[in-house]
Amino acid sequence: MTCTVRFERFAVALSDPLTTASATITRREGFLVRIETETRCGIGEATPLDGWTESIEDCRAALERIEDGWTFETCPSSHAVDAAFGDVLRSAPAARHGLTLACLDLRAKRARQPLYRYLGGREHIDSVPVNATIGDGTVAETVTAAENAVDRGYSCLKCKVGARSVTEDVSRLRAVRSAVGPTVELRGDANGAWSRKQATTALEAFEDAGVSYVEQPLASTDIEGHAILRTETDIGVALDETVRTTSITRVLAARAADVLVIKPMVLGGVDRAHATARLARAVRADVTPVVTTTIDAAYARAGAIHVGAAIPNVAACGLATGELLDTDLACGPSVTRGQIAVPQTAGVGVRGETATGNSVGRSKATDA
Ligand SMILES: O=C(O)CCC(=O)c1ccccc1C(=O)O
Ligand SMILES: [Mg+2]
Repeated sequence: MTCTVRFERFAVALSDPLTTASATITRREGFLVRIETETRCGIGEATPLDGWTESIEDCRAALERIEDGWTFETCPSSHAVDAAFGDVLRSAPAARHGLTLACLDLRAKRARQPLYRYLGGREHIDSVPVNATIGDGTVAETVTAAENAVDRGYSCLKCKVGARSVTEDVSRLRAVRSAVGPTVELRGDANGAWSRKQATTALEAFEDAGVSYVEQPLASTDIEGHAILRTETDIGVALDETVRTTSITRVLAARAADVLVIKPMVLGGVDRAHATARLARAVRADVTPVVTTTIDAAYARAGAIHVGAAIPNVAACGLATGELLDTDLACGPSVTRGQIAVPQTAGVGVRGETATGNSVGRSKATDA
């Protein structure tokens, strides 16, 4: 038996920059990871994001070390990958994500199951509910984006906040609420921008705009602050950045979150993302897992959709990020009436060609 691993660099562009309180994202670069046996090919995607994962250079270095040290004769399990390359992958979550997604794609194909079933999803799931992702902007820009999303069928909107003053953010969300009516779910994401005092002011004012929860109002390390904030208003607190650096058990024990944001690319793989969501549900039934991407290309988005599909009755997830891209590696699952389709073919279920027209992984492409 032979089994090989290869990777190729890619870049995709956003159609409009996505501005948050912590960054503006204009393009995404990463690596497609391809694992091949005599009979099958598995594809994964490693798309690092500054501030969230290792750098693109460190991701490449990790993947190169794995390519050099690869001695598997059959496609390894994620456990075997960790046993062989744990030291390389510990500080390279995006590389681990790409590599283990390729392994899982291949293994799920071999088992003739869509990935979410292979991960342990018990029942057939056609689609997962999703939120539209709305970046920072003026009141008028935010309202236009919100109205467009509702026109396209979304019933849950997540607006980036924290990039301008609390007063302006309050005006933005109030204006969105009056534009979209009472039934649309509104979420905010401050990406850690606020002080405790600003967060209290913001959440109190968001109450009459009917905001359901705010992601990461405070700095990622301020677990106690989030726990206090939860008791001050009826608005939920979601932790995202905190989940990157703090063990889930600690977050749960501190009662610091109503919602946990699960990003497979940041947690180091769909297997870990799924395990994290399951653990959260098992320990605290009242904590809601929400799966999101880091604005990834089609393979990692599909991987994240499978994680969402493997969680029973999952809440609306931040998986509708394909529409933020101008170019992509393949045609990803589509969104209809606020639901994203779950691929049902064996494996990750993305078929197609790279944006450059090369058959995915056919050759080790030169750098973008
Ligand atoms: O959750 C979503 O709607 C999309 C994902 C998203 O907002 C995001 C994308 C890249 C980096 C960080 C974040 C975030 O949730 O903070
Ligand atoms: Mg967030």
